Amino acid sequence: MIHITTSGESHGRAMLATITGIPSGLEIDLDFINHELKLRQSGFGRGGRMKIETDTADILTGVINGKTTGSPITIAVWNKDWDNWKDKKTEPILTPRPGHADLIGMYKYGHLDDARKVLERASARETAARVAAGALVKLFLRAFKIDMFSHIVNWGGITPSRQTENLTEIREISQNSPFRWLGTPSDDETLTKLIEQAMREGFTLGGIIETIIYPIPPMLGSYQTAEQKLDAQIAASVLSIQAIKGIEFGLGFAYANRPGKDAMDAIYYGERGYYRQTNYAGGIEGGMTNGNPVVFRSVMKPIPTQMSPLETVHVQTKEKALSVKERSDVTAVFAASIVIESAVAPVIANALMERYGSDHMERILEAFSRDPSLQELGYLLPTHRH
Ligand SMILES: Cc1cc2nc3c(=O)[nH]c(=O)nc-3n(C[C@H](O)[C@H](O)[C@H](O)COP(=O)(O)O)c2cc1C
Ligand SMILES: C=C(O[C@@H]1CC(C(=O)O)=C[C@@H](OP(=O)(O)O)[C@H]1O)C(=O)O
Repeated sequence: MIHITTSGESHGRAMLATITGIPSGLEIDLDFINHELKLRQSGFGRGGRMKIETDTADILTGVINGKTTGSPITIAVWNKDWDNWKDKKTEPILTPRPGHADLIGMYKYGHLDDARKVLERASARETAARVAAGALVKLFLRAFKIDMFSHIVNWGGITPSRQTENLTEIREISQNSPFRWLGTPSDDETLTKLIEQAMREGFTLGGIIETIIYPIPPMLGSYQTAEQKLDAQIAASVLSIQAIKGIEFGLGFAYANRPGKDAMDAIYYGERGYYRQTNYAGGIEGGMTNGNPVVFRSVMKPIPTQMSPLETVHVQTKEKALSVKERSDVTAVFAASIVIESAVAPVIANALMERYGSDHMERILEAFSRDPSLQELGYLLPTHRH
């Protein structure tokens, strides 16, 4: 079972990820991992820090001659900003930011002298390590032709005016659109103006990201126990990301507006096995993938640090105060879309290994290619898929 632990402080030496449970024999494509790290730094609206860092993965353990050995893997993403911070005398932060971990973190860990000790770890800089690890797990998924891509369906309240059900098009915009959305040039301009206004006036923006996992084999996850339910596991991984506040699968909250007859995916059988004509369920029924694309949407709240500060309290004097102004992103919805994929990748990989084994790539691939139910359930085996 893959397990990822990250460590590191935002302005410390490095963000680290330790990954256990990756099978042996997985070929490491470092360019792919570094490309994912670059994407995580992208998107209009990021703050000054992104101009300092050029995140790359330094794989310290667990990989020999470009392949995993089955041993724990450690990846370091070195913080360039460390050079600027290591001898820096910083002012203590005593006016906690609403929406960040500052206030409760100060009390919980006894850091009433300075919220900096809280924010150093609460910071979403942590997601650099998570994305490095998640990209490595995506390489595992790629060996089974499982693909994952995201696009933004609401950014700061603006929804792109184009719509499509075409997965090839969505996959393509997720790779090439500078806003990772289906927006027209006019939508791009409206959003650019909004983000520029936010930068000028000191407010921040959130958004909604739709993630699609397809192709994905059926029968991943289980209805047997709460822990095995795949939708629950995906939700937990997504909600563990800084500033992500909600997730919905398939029709999601729109289920409430429909009678059951218009909310289930009727079952058919044809030459290629079972199939559906709709995907209201978002590809998961009874905690298991049903072979349809897994589709879920995650909402990101606006970034809590505001350049037009919010009302707060000075923790020592208990006087009214304004929240601290820290260098910060104005919006990071694009970056969050990459983080979401990284957080979910291990969930899918673990469900796959639960069914097909977990020690060695060749054996897992062999067990996978011999699974007779896959075809009957309408899933095309990787060699026949194109
Ligand atoms: C990619 C990414 C970048 C973020 N950048 C910032 C930032 O620059 N400033 C900030 O205050 N919060 C930022 N956040 C959000 C905070 O880290 C988060 O709101 C905070 O840790 C409190 O956690 P919560 O919102 O999950 O309750 C970012 C989140 C993500 C996913
Ligand atoms: C450093 C990253 O994000 C950071 C997330 C973050 C926060 O509070 O979450 C605060 C900012 O940190 P800094 O004070 O160094 O500018 C962001 O830049 C990153 O994504 O790599």
